[in-house]
Amino acid sequence: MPILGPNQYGKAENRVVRITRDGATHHIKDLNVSVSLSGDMDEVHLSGSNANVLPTDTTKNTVYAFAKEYGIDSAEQFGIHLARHFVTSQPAIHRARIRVEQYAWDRIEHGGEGAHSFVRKGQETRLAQITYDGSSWEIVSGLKDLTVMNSTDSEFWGFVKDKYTTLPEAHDRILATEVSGRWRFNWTDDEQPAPDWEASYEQVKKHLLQAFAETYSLSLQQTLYQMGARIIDNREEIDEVRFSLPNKHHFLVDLAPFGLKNDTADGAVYFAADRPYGLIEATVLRDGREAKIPADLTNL
Ligand SMILES: O=c1[nH]c(=O)c2[nH]c(=O)[nH]c2[nH]1
Repeated sequence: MPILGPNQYGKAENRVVRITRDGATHHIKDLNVSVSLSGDMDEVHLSGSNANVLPTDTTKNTVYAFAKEYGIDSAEQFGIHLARHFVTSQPAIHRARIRVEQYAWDRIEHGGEGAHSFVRKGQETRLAQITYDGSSWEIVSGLKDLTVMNSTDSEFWGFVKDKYTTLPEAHDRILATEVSGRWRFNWTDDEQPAPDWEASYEQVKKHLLQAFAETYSLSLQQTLYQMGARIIDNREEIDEVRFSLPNKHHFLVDLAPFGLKNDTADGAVYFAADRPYGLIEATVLRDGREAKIPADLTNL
């Protein structure tokens, strides 16, 4: 009979976000936690007996419950706590390996109220497309992978409800997106002075971030329009802005089965879902100008 070699199991990539509130100043801990356990697991492989198997689903629940109950001081401390728990509470588990990725966030500087707006470190990829037909230029600049989050000041309610609607109305939710945007310059003619491309890029990015941070959002669509409008209003060199904004959903984890209350108050724990995601896309134009940026940004 072939021999079973080294083996391990667990739930990988548990995306856990914890928001603590210090008055109007919020703090984020954003982790990707992978649990891998090993021990007396011959039977489950050889005969299919699950008698020694703590479900991977339970390991996931433990990650979220520990985040709620004990908080997240550091990736190391959180991982130590989890690993110790699995090894000491389960006789069949002799080794636990916890891997943690931690995503860092900077605050978005803006003039509005509160401190609950963040931009993920690592930041964006800048884009440019230049087209010239021998007489006329079309310059479209942009960015992708600029991840931002508001940990409050976002609601979504009053929407259509049909027999398939289950989404509860939200009066305080996380709003997070990975901004993909393109903007078209009205400079087309070599005879005219060209914009300062570097300064323009920095200013567009600043305006879209500040609009994201300062908009009290009733929908991501409303936030998108505000971001575009802020650019059109402040940057005369730009006539058109298009955004493609995935709604990076964060769901409050149901911790009631473990006797833990988890609401949006201080210390809320969220499951950061990666898919499916809402995808909100629109163009914002200077009055009287035409939309030229393709609807599908990947074709740009
Ligand atoms: O901001 C949002 N816009 C939507 O159109 C939508 N639809 C949905 O399920 N959640 C949200 N959120």
